[in-house]
Amino acid sequence: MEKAEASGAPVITGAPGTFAWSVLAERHPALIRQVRDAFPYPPGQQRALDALQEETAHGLIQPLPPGAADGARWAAWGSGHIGRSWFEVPFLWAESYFYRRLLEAVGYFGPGAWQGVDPFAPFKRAELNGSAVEGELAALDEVARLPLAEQDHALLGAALWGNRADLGFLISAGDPGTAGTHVVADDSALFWRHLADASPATVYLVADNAGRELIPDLVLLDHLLTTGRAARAVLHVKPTPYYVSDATPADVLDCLRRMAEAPGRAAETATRLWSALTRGRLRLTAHPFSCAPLPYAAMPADLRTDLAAATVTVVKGDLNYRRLVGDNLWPATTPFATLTGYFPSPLLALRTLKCDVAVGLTPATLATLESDPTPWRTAGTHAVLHFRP
Ligand SMILES: O=P(O)(O)OC[C@H]1O[C@](O)(CO)[C@@H](O)[C@@H]1O
Repeated sequence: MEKAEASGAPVITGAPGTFAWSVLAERHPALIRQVRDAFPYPPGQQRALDALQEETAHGLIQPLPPGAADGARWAAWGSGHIGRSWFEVPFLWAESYFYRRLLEAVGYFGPGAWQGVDPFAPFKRAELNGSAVEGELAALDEVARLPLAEQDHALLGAALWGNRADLGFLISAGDPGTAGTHVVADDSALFWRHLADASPATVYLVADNAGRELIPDLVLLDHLLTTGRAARAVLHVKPTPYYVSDATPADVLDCLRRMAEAPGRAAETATRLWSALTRGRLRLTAHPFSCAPLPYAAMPADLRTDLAAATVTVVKGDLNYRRLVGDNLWPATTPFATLTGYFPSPLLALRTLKCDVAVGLTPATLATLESDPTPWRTAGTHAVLHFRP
């Protein structure tokens, strides 16, 4: 790890025992089994899932079938990787391509009856209907009674720590629950100052997971809109299911409905967000690049133009963070701003750490973390709020 880190080398899936290896060797097979058990898939889909299971464990990476609408794009992105072992390719590409192949196996892109059926929907639904969400929605009534600065702090914190609840991470790591949490870089004061100076702002939020993460994201956007810090907001989600629980437009609607069914503040928030959507004050969008196996530095011109209109873009989660800074083993003291200078708007990254990539730490913080036996890079117990003006 130390040697690779010094070089800023790309994360590769290879060596047994590394985090990237464990995702491919342990998390992906478990996920295929869970998806297979969650639906009465017909024999064709079952065979395709079994074949993917076998290929990821022992085989060579296969291309998408001829005729896949996005086949040419994935062939170009997979050039040099297709035909190799899953355990000798860049981690970001391998994970992203795995999810694309899983959607192919279950017939998500059709034609046929399973077209558009989200293979992760049962897991997302269970979470949305669970007691954790119920408690978190009820807590909004308490937050509403706090002074504004404390509401700001509580709601930004909820959006940050909501990122722990991604269902892919929970497959392999288990729920970190209320175990000790640590914010290891905190630029939130700079973010609030920037927003105050630029008000009324246009706030973009690039979402990560549905359910327990998306609800606090929606609540934060509502808070910025109702307190007048934001005049408009834009919510970017994924156009298709991805990385298990990543939010799609359907998940946004499910979250709004879940909030609307709850008593008190949660339902009021849902009503306001619904109205903001209908009036265009809140815009929901889903760009195909959100599901590309590429860093944000390679974003297409139309997305760059869109994001350039933001007063600030709030970028959520671990995968988005890897794509922001590049999925490389940078020295952890590399400044966040150095790696994200290309981004077309001011930027706030809210991320709980769930993989080896870490940047933007002070030498003192890094020394403290390295002296602790906790696997701070991957445990989901440590978080960063990085702001780049
Ligand atoms: O939902 P997030 O925060 O993007 O995390 C997605 C998962 O993908 C990874 O980035 C890599 O598997 C994990 O670290 C994380 O569990």
